[in-house]
Order: sequence, then C-alpha cells, then structure tokens
Amino acid sequence: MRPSIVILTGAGISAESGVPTFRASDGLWCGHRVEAVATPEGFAANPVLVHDFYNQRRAQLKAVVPNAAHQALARLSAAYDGDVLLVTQNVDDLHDRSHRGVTPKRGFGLIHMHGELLRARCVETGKTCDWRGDIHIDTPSPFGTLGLRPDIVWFGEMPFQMDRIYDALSGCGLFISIGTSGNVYPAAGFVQEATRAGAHTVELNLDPSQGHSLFQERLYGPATEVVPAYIE
Ligand SMILES: CC(C)NC(=O)[C@H](Cc1c[nH]c2ccccc12)NC(=O)[C@H](CCCC/N=C(/NCCC(=O)O)S[C@H]1O[C@H](COP(=O)(O)OP(=O)(O)OC[C@H]2O[C@@H](n3cnc4c(N)ncnc43)[C@H](O)[C@@H]2O)[C@@H](O)[C@H]1O)NC(=O)OCc1ccccc1
Repeated sequence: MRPSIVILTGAGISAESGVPTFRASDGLWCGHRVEAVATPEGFAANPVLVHDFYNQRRAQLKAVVPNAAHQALARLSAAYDGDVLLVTQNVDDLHDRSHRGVTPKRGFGLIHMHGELLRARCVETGKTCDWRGDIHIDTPSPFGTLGLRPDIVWFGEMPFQMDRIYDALSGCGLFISIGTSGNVYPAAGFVQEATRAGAHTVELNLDPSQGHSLFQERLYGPATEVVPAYIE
C-alpha cells in the first residue's frame, strides 16, 4: 500500500469545461458582490437575488461536461495503490460525473467542502436532498415550513466534513492543489497542514496562487494539460 494522497481542487479545474472562475478582473464575484449572494446575511436580505444566482449556475450544469483534468483524477483513483481523498471547493458535479462507474483500486472519497448546486437544504430542519430544478422563495420544503436554501457553504459558515479532511491531511504522503487561487480559508491553509504531516506538496495551476511559495513542487499551465501530465 502506497502513502495516501489528498487532492484539493478549485474553480480552475472546471474553467476549461466552461464553468466561470470567481476572481474576475473586476473583483466582483461572478458579477455580484460576494456579500450579497454568498452570505447568510445576503440570503436573509434578498432571497430572490440569491435564488436567481444559484438557479442560473444550477441550470448551467446541463451545458458542461468533465474535462481531461477531471478524467485524469478518476483514472488515478482506479490505478493508485493507496487511498485517495479528493476535496473540492467546487459546487459543480463534474468530479462526480467523471468518477461515475470508476472502481477505485483502494480507498477513495470525494468531499464537496463548500456544498453542491444539485442539493437543497431545509431552512427549518437543516435536512438536505438532491435538487435539480430551480428553488424559489415559495418552493415548499419536503421537511419543514420555512422553505429551502441551496445546500451551499456561504462565507462565515463552517465548511463540510472538516474533521475528515484534517484527519486525511495529517496522514497523507502527497498533497496536490489544482486550479485554486488560495484566497479562501480554511482550504487555503491545507498546504500547511500537509507540510506539517511531512507530505510532498504540489501546486498545479494556470499561474502562481496566493500560497505558491508554500509548495515544494509547482507546475503551471491549463489543468487539462498539467494534470494528466503530472498524474500519468
Ligand atoms: C475571502 C476570504 C478572505 N474569506 C475567507 O476565507 C472566509 C473568512 C475566513 C475564515 N478564516 C480566515 C482566515 C483568514 C482570512 C479570512 C478567513 N472563509 C469563510 O468564511 C469560510 C467559508 C468559505 C466558503 C465560502 N463558499 C464558497 N463557495 C460556495 C459558494 C459558491 O460557490 O457560490 S468559496 C468559493 O470561492 C473560492 C474561489 O476560489 P477558487 O476556487 O480558487 O477560484 P478563483 O477564481 O479564486 O481562482 C481560480 C484559480 O484557478 C486558476 N485557473 C483558471 N483557469 C485555469 C485553468 N484552465 N487551469 C488551471 N488553473 C486555472 C486561476 O489562476 C486561479 O488561481 C472557492 O473556495 C469557492 O468554493 N468559513 C469559515 O471560515 O467558517 C469558520 C470556520 C471554518 C473552519 C474552521 C473554523 C471556523
């Protein structure tokens, strides 16, 4: 059994599939003020705006497919003689689709630490369910009386499965960060956790991230080129 691998991905791995990244040049977040669309306060103040923002992104998923970078990670999980944990900040389902039908050689896990567009959460009970269509303020929740919200982690909210992620980071031999700018925490701090565990750390990105100097190895270029090149 070879040392376990933890892989962190961000918007850059889905960019070539046509999913826009976040840090547009105008500093707006996908054309919106981040406080307005990705905070609990923004949702309380204007739920219609927030639902529209996520309904658009959910609908857009129908028009995109996994690319060579997603597929290379699926092949890795099938071939690597060690455990692989894939932690994504992305709320799209492109990793899920590229791993569908793939039998991992050893342990494999996929964690959407910031949630998923294709899941909804009951505002009253917190219960969640798969959700493919639009959500509106009058959409009844199957679990409660206060309606639904996207099952997404907004700023100021605790990301999902943090214990499982920190546990894997503390015992991994290789940490690979793909397509992320390293601006958002706690994800941006994972490289330090992996380094503390003695792991070899690798950044695969279009250009140097905020924390590029923290990585032992760096390969720059489009994900569809550098990820298959590094994995194979
Ligand atoms: C802005 C930042 C300073 N603020 C934060 O980090 C905050 C506050 C904070 C917490 N700790 C801190 C410490 C210091 C400072 C601030 C904080 N963090 C939080 O609020 C988090 C919650 C943050 C999650 C918010 N939700 C998202 N997403 C879901 C919504 C949605 O998607 O709508 S974040 C969202 O933005 C981030 C965007 O970053 P990237 O994915 O990296 O995308 P970006 O566009 O920035 O960069 C793309 C990169 O790809 C590259 N690229 C582009 N094309 C390609 C290509 N073709 N190939 C390869 N690479 C490419 C580019 O060069 C670039 O480098 C992702 O995380 C994404 O999920 N919660 C929390 O801290 O809870 C308490 C806590 C937690 C743990 C323990 C104790 C307490």
